[in-house]
Amino acid sequence: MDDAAGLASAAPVTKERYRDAMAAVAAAVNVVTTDGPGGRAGFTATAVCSVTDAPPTLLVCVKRDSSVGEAFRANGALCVNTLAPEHKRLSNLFGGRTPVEERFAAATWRRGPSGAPVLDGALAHFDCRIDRVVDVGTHAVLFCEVLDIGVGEPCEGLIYVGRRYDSVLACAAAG
Ligand SMILES: NC(=O)c1ccc[n+]([C@@H]2O[C@H](COP(=O)([O-])OP(=O)(O)OC[C@H]3O[C@@H](n4cnc5c(N)ncnc54)[C@H](O)[C@@H]3O)[C@@H](O)[C@H]2O)c1
Ligand SMILES: Cc1cc2c(cc1C)N(C[C@H](O)[C@H](O)[C@H](O)COP(=O)(O)O)c1[nH]c(=O)[nH]c(=O)c1N2
Repeated sequence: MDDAAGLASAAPVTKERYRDAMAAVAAAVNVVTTDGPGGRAGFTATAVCSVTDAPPTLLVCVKRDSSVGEAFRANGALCVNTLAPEHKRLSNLFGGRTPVEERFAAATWRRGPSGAPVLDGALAHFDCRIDRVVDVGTHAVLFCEVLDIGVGEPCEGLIYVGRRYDSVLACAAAG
């Protein structure tokens, strides 16, 4: 039966149905890092998206009640490290309840211009200044101006789809 607006009535969009549908959407896997006065922190994120290329801007969504959120706000800087298939274990470490030192001990890092850790061997990295934070429901959306970019050697990217990891060809054009 159609409602007054002419739209077919549908089952309510519950959190569970929303998550089930989102589970069907493939996403690149990133470890997002920060360092500075608020301390070193990092977490695994699939909620990362390019916003505009002028000025180069991306967004990252972070759960507001996560242990890491405050460090990002305090430091005002972050690096999005896009993972290759060999980083599956790293993704699980940064996505679980692992202490921060144990997360970082599992890989080699250097410091980007923003001060945030840059992952050796990442498919690509985007070093950023956090320009704006917008709270939406359970998450904070961090709008980030990209200060520095690196494109790595790996030609395959790590993706997360159907609640599991997979890999995809991802030879990025160096610029
Ligand atoms: N955006 C996010 O915060 C996000 C994204 C992916 C996974 N995760 C977390 O990783 C764990 C494993 O995830 P899963 O994919 O195996 O199973 P799941 O059923 O928890 O999630 C299915 C999909 O729903 C989306 N999603 C999950 N939690 C969300 C949240 N709090 N806010 C917005 N979107 C969300 C993601 O696209 C995810 O891949 C869960 O604890 C999940 O909360 C969080
Ligand atoms: C594949 C995958 C993808 C995501 C996540 C997990 C995994 C396994 N997590 C969850 C996030 O990484 C987790 O909560 C961190 O451990 C940070 O929180 P704590 O430090 O544990 O509180 C997550 N969290 C978030 O806020 N935004 C996101 O986009 C994602 N994406």
